[in-house]
Amino acid sequence: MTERGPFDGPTAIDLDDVAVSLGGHDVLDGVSLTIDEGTFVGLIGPNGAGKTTLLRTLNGALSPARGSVTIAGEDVHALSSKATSRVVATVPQTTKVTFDFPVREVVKMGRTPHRGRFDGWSDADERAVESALNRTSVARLADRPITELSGGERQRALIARALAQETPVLLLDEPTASLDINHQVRTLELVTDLVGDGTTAIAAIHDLNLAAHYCDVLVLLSGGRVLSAGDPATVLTESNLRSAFDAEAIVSRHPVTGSVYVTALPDPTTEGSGRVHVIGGGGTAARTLHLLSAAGYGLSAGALNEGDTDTEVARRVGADLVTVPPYAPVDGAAQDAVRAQIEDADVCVVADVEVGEGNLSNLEAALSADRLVLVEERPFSERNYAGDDGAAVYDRLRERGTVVKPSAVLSVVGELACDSLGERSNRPTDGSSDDDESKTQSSV
Ligand SMILES: Nc1ncnc2c1ncn2[C@@H]1O[C@H](COP(=O)(O)OP(=O)(O)OP(=O)(O)O)[C@@H](O)[C@H]1O
Repeated sequence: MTERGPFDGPTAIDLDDVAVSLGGHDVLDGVSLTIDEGTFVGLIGPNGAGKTTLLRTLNGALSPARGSVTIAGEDVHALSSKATSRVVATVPQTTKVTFDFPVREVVKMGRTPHRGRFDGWSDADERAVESALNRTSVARLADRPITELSGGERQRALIARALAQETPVLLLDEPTASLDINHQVRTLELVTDLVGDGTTAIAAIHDLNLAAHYCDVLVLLSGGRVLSAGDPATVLTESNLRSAFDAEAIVSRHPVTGSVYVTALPDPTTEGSGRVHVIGGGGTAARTLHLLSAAGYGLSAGALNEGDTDTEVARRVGADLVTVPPYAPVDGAAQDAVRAQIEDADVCVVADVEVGEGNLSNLEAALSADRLVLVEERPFSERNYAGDDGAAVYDRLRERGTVVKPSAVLSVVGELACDSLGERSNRPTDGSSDDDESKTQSSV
């Protein structure tokens, strides 16, 4: 799906310059989209952007003040509601129900558009209902009144009703909102399967990372207009997120799934001045680099491998960088350069890194430099060490520096900067002294 985009395959849905007004307000304006058959579209955007309104316009519940909506070649707003229900099924945002029918009866309602007034219950109806109950894992709840189910179970029952409708187009308004993580994934996998079979699915999804992982294309709505439409990498850019959500975020790739991955950043609470050197790798320093940069600190980073996520982030925030080729260890020259950068900084932050061969010389440089060192550690984080040397260097670093939670690093840098900038040291250089200063290790 794209805004009048060049997609192959038959068009399932066409919106042409759609405008919708509610209560005298223009809620959607100038929405033009072409959605191909068998596409999983994620509707994203801030609260009030118009996602629900767009879904309700697509299923014919709302009529546009201007423009048209065509599904499978038919103008939705010219069809009877029964005819529309044979083409579009909707899973609503609110799962509140006022009737206390058993789940199976609710799911059976999905067959109504396919049945004439005097038609009996057919084998096809039965198969559709059983399949929908099974695919949404609500078969075991089939005889319970829907009002007695939890919010998540009820949501799955309503998804089952929509599946039983067997329509070529499926609209879902926040389908994962009340679901636990297991059922979130199962529901989106199910939608993906349906899409694989040719269904066109459009889902309003608040979780940008779930949307990026599962949807073929995303449509970003902001203020009732399409701000961006296309594949997740095109739509989920830092600048689009800033425009639509007024939020600072890092956009990277998830290390395991490879999907576009958004990390929202809090507003910087400190006004930084001074310089910070950051040791990271594998994306462990991305958040800290962004936060420190947004707070106004001068940054250096490294040594990092070219191609590493942290290298990209460090470049983006304008940090001075020492890099080595991909997968190469940090050689003597790079270690000297890192040492010089640390000496040039007021504080050195060691991200929650693996203490592997690649990072050992960076940590040694931090250990030997005459600078404040903050060691980021998540509570209960487990670390792999490159042999006994790695463990020993890391232990000395923890002892020599200050251990902080990653979430606290910005405020601690701020405090240290206020207290200590200019003093340029809280530690002896060899980390071996046992005077009071050497016991500054603390947890924040
Ligand atoms: N019946 C109505 N009368 C007047 N304004 C309405 C009506 N329904 C919705 N709106 C307004 O339309 C805008 C879009 O609402 P909509 O529910 O489509 O947004 P949304 O993107 O789905 O939001 P959310 O993420 O919070 O669910 C909002 O500003 C909302 O207040």
